[in-house]
Amino acid sequence: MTASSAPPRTPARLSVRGLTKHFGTVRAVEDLTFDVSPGHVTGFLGPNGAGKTTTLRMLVGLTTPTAGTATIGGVRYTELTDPARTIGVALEASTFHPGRSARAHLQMFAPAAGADAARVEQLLALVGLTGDAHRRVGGYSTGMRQRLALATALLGDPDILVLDEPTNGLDPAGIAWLRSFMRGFADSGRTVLVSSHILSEVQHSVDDVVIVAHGRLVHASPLAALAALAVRTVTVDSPDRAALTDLVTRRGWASEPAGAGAPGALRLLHVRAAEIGAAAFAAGVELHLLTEDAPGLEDVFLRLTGQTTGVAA
Ligand SMILES: Nc1ncnc2c1ncn2[C@@H]1O[C@H](COP(=O)(O)OP(=O)(O)OP(=O)(O)O)[C@@H](O)[C@H]1O
Repeated sequence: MTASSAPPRTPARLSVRGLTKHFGTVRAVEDLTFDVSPGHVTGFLGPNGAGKTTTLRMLVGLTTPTAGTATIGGVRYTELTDPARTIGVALEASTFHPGRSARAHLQMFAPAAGADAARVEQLLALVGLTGDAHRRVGGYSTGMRQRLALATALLGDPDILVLDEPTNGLDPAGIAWLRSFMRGFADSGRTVLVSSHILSEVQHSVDDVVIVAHGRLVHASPLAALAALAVRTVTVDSPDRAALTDLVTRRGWASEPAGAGAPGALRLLHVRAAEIGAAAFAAGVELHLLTEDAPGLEDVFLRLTGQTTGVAA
C-alpha cells in the first residue's frame, strides 16, 4: 500500500514557538520550541504525562495555549483556509459513535473534508478495514480504532499527518504497515509528526526526534545525532561486591545499578572492559561478569527524559 499519489501543494513546516499550557497548577507544556520539516517523519517522544497530547491539541486548535504559538506553514490552525487539505490529525483516544459503522463514520466526515464515496472506500482499503467496514465501531478492537482514526485523518488528503501514539493496540503487522505508510507519505514530500512514549517503537520510522519531559524540550535533532549520544557501558559483577564497589569508587568510574537483566551487578559508564579487567586483576578483585553492552538508543532516551535511576556521569 502507498500514500496518496497527489503531490503536496505547499511543503508546510510546523513551527512551535514558546508554546506553554498550564492547567491550574499543572504545567503541562512549558516554553516549548521546535520545528517539523516537510519530507521528514518526526518522532515526538516523551514519557507519560510529558505534554505530547496537549501540544498536539494546541497545534490543531483544540486547546488554547497559555502562551506561545503553534503554526502550520506560518499560520495558526484556526486561520487555515482549507484545514482538512492541510493537516490530518489522529489524536489519542479518538472517540467514535459506538453504534455507527466505520463506513458511516467516514461518510459523515467526508463532505467537510471534500472527500467523496470513492475516497471513503479507498481509505477503508488502505487501512485494512474493508471487511469490517459495515460493523459497529463499538465492537472494534483498539487496533481497529487506530486504523479508523488514521483513515479519518487522511480524508482530506492532507499535506501533514499528525498521529498521537498510533501504534497503541496495533499488532506487529499493523505496526510494520504503519511504518512503511509513514515513510511513503514523507517521501512524497509531505510531513509526518508521530508521538510515542517508547522510542524503540518509532526509531525505525523517524528521521528526526523531538523529545520532551515534564512539558519541556530536552532534545531535538536528526535521529542519527541522537545515536551519537549513546554512552558506552560495561556490566560488571563480583562475588565480593563490597570490594568491587570500593574499586569503582577509588577509580572514580561513573556507575549505576545494572537493573533487572543482571540483579545486583553494576553498570559502569565511559570505560572499556579491558581497563576494568586490568584494574580488578591488579586490585585482586575477582570478577564473574564483565560484559561490554551495545549502546542502545532507548538508553539515551531514558537518560534524556530522566527515566533512569542510579548515578550517571
Ligand atoms: N484537561 C486537562 N486538565 C488538567 N490537566 C491536564 C489536562 N490535560 C492534560 N493535563 C495534564 O497535563 C500533563 C500532560 O498531559 P499530556 O496528556 O499532554 O501528556 P502526554 O505526554 O500526552 O502523556 P501520555 O503519553 O500519557 O499520553 C499531565 O500532567 C496531564 O495530567
